[in-house]
Amino acid sequence: MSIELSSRYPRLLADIGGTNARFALETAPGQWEQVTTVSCRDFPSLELAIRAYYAKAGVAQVAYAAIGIANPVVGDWVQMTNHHWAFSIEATRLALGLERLIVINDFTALALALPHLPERELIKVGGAEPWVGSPLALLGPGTGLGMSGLVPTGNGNGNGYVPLSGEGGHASFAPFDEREMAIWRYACTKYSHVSTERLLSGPGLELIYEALQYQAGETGDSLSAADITDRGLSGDCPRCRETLDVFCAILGTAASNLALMLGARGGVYIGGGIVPRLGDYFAHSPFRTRFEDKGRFSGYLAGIPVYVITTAYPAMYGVSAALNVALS
Ligand SMILES: Nc1ncnc2c1ncn2[C@@H]1O[C@H](COP(=O)(O)OP(=O)(O)OP(=O)(O)O)[C@@H](O)[C@H]1O
Repeated sequence: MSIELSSRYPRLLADIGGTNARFALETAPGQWEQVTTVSCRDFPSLELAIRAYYAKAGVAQVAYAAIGIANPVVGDWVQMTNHHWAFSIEATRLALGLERLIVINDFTALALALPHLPERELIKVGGAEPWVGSPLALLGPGTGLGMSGLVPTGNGNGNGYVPLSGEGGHASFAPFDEREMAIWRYACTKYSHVSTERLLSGPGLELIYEALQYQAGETGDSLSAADITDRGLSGDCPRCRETLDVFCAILGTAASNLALMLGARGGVYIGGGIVPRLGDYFAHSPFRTRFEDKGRFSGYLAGIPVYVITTAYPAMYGVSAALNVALS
C-alpha cells in the first residue's frame, strides 16, 4: 500500500454493540469527529446504518473503514450474538465501495484502545500500581458481556501488545454463595446453559431482579435495567439496590477469574455501557471485596488495580489503531 493511498482521510470508524451502533469519521491520525450513536434496531442491516450515517455526516464515500462488533469474527460471514444483523465482510466492502474494510470483535478493539485512553478518564477501584510488562484484562457488561485481554510482547517494556479475541462472557456462570446458587437455579429455568453473560448484562440485571423477587415470594412488575439502576441508586427500591449489589459482586467474581486466568497484574479494565452509569456507588459496592475474595489467591488479587473506563467512545481508539496496522 503506497503512503499516498494509506494516508487518505476521512476513514470510517465504528463500534457496534447489540443495542447501540456508534460511528465516527477519522479525519486525521488519531482525530475523529461527527461521533454518532444510533439504535441497531432502527436499521435492518449494518450497511443501511452506515449509509444513513454517511448521509447525516455529509460524506459520499470513504476508502477505509474499521468496525468493532459484538460477536466472534472467524471468517467472512459475521453474525451478531445479541442482534439479528448478519453480513459478508467482502460483500459489505464492495457494496460500500470501500478499498479496505476490517472487522474485529468489539472487545478486541477495546483492548487495543487501552494504552491510548486518557488517564483522567479511568477511575481506579482498589489495588496497587500496575505491574509493567504484565497482561491487562478487560471485561464489560452491556447488552452482553465482552471480555478480552492485552498481552505484552517483546522485552516487557510495555511498548508492544497482542489483543485477545475471546468470548469469555459465554463461559459458565460460577455462583459464589447460596443466594447466587438460587439465582443460578432460577436462570436454569430459562436457559439450558447459564453463561456469565446471562447475569452480567442489561438483560442480566433484569434477570437477577426477577430471581430475587421470586426467592422472596414477591410478585411485581418486571423492571428494565435502567429502572433497576435508577431506583437502586436513588434508594427508592431496596430490591433494586440488592440487585445492583449482587450484580457488582458477580462482576467481582468474573473479573478476578479473568485476572487469574491471564495473570493480569497489569490491571483489570471495566468497559461496557452499564458500570460507568453506576457512578460513585460502584467503588463502594461489593465489587472489590468479592474481587479479592479468592482464598489462597486473595493477596495476589489485592495488588491488582481495577480501572473503570469512562471515556465516551473508547473503542474508537482501538479500531483506529487496528486500521492503521492493516494499512501499514
Ligand atoms: N441506566 C442503565 N443502567 C443499567 N443498564 C442500562 C442503563 N441504560 C441502558 N442499560 C442497558 O445497557 C445495555 C446496553 O449497553 P451498551 O451501551 O454497552 O450497549 P452495546 O454496546 O450495544 O452492548 P454490547 O457491546 O454489550 O453488545 C442494554 O442492555 C440496556 O438495557
